[in-house]
Amino acid sequence: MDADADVEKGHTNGYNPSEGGHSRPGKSMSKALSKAFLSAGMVVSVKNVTYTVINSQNKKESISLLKDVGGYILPGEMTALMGPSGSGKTTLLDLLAGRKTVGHMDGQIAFAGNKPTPQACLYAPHLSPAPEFCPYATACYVEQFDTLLGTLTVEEMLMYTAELKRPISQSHDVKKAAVEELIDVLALEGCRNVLIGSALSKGISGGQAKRVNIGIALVTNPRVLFLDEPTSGLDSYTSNEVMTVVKQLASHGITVCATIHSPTPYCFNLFDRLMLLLRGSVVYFGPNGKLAIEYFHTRCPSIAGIKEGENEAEWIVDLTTQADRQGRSVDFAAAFAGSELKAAADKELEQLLVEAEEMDEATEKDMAVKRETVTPFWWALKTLFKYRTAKNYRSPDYLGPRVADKLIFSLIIFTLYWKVGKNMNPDNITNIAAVLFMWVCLPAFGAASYVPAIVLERPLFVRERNDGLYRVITYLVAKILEELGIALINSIVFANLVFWTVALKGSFAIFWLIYFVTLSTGIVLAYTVAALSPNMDVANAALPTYVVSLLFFSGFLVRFDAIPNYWKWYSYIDFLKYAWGALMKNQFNGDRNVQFVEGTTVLDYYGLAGINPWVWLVIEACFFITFFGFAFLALSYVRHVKR
Ligand SMILES: Nc1ncnc2c1ncn2[C@@H]1O[C@H](COP(=O)(O)OP(=O)(O)OP(=O)(O)O)[C@@H](O)[C@H]1O
Repeated sequence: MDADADVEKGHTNGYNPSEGGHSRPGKSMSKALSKAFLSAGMVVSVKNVTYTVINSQNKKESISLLKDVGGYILPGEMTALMGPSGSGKTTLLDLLAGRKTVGHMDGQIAFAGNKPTPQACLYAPHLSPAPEFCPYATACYVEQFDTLLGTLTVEEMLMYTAELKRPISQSHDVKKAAVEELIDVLALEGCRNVLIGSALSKGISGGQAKRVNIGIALVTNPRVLFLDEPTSGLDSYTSNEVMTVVKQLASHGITVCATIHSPTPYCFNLFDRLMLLLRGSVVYFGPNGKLAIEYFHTRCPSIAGIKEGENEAEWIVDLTTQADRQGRSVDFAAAFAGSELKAAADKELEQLLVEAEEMDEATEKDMAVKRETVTPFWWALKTLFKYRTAKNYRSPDYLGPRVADKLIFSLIIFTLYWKVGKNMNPDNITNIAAVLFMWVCLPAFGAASYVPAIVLERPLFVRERNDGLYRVITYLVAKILEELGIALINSIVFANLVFWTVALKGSFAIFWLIYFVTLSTGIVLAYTVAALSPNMDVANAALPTYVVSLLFFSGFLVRFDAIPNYWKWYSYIDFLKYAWGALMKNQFNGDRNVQFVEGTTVLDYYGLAGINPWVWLVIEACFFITFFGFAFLALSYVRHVKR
């Protein structure tokens, strides 16, 4: 449903385009927020913040992206972070939200006068007993790019987040009521049952996606809301609509801070306070509106004044950009540093820091939280299954690549090697050994189909981790169990298809289990490679390279005895060697260990006479555990998203 349809239904959130571009929307808001969203905001203060990183153009030197930044964000107000592109807006917002993963910060950032722990800032605290709708989270961050689950509907996405971000002590009905209210407040009623979709399958519109993102942040009723470019990619009508909702939240007491690029005049006028950055320095911090325009008129007489009807936001950004191009950014920063406005702001900041030291009990609790997530492991696992696995299992896009390759190769094997296992003549032994070899190679190669599940989902995973929805181990266990469920059914069906039609010998249980364990090892191997690779290109190159290297040392292409001593170690850590070896022993054990070449039996020839297939099955299972551990470590510690 588009914005027009929302309007038809009366979901305008108070934004009325006929009011013109410059009106302040406060009085025009028709939809009042219920108590559920009446969260008391908190003061966010920034004192002498300098942020330094290693210069990406010259690794030997460091560069300051923010210089001596100071200011405050007040509850009940909407503060804009503005400035030309590259001026440091997102950097400052990331620092405020505790989302910087690199660099060094000097100075002080405080929430209600206190230095936040990362958990206090980003993860929801658990208040017990849980009030009807309490401030579970201190601060929430709405990212510029939408990181939503395309397979869920709008309502499911909000409910999924509510189940993971709100305490389990809270009943389903309470969570549902909160989601209902969000749908109402954010004017999402018309698209509540529409799939979110993805770049390839169109779902909700950009404006609706932005509102869902805001909804996700609001699910826990945060006290501070950070938004990075909340209007980017939206048309002016939708921008105004989205920002009106945000303004409404601020009017009810939440602390709101947003970076904003080219706001419409209407949006710009919604902001109460403005911080303007230029090359990492503050060139204006104070009330938005007339005072800001006057400041620049008096400080920069050489710059053409604002014309009647000109977009104020554009005028301010243009004049600072122009000043920067003329090499005058330092002068602008110095002018502000020496201004009365700055002196007043500093005084106010000191006052706020002193006042805020006396924290109320609720704030103290919020800030003291040490836990990473609100819900326990089992609950998060259950929720991931309920919303994500259930959808995936019904999706042809998900199931197709996981079933099709196994089906195709099984059909090829059973038609190509029909009843081959019956013929134990020496000249047929290689055919049997080859079919067993292919049987273990294919699931290893098929692992490639599991890579996108990690690489393409990375932005969502990072956002959900930052939001404290689950732990890495929960995510990994959920994903692997989801894959193993399909692998189990696949392995039973296709092992039966191949074993009996090819007329293989020995234990079917070993034949099937080896296939299942190889398939499972391939999955965790793919997850490890995906978690280590920065993108799909690297993962697509790395995985086949590794798997092909395993083929050489599996014992079929080159017998173990013939492998040079300096390469034998690799054979020991080749899980395909154990898989194929166990299948060979299973096939040719006992009186089936017929004469082969050079006067030896098959198993002697391949050096497999003395092995126990069950033991090798267990060894192969150890590779599954090892790769699982690697995948966990890689997902936990390898950061491809650096901020
Ligand atoms: N490691 C680094 N080395 C050198 N410069 C860096 C490094 N990291 C970031 N920068 C620079 O820091 C500046 C601030 O980036 P930031 O994303 O905060 O800007 P912004 O004001 O949000 O820009 P935009 O409006 O375009 O999003 C940019 O000019 C960027 O190129």
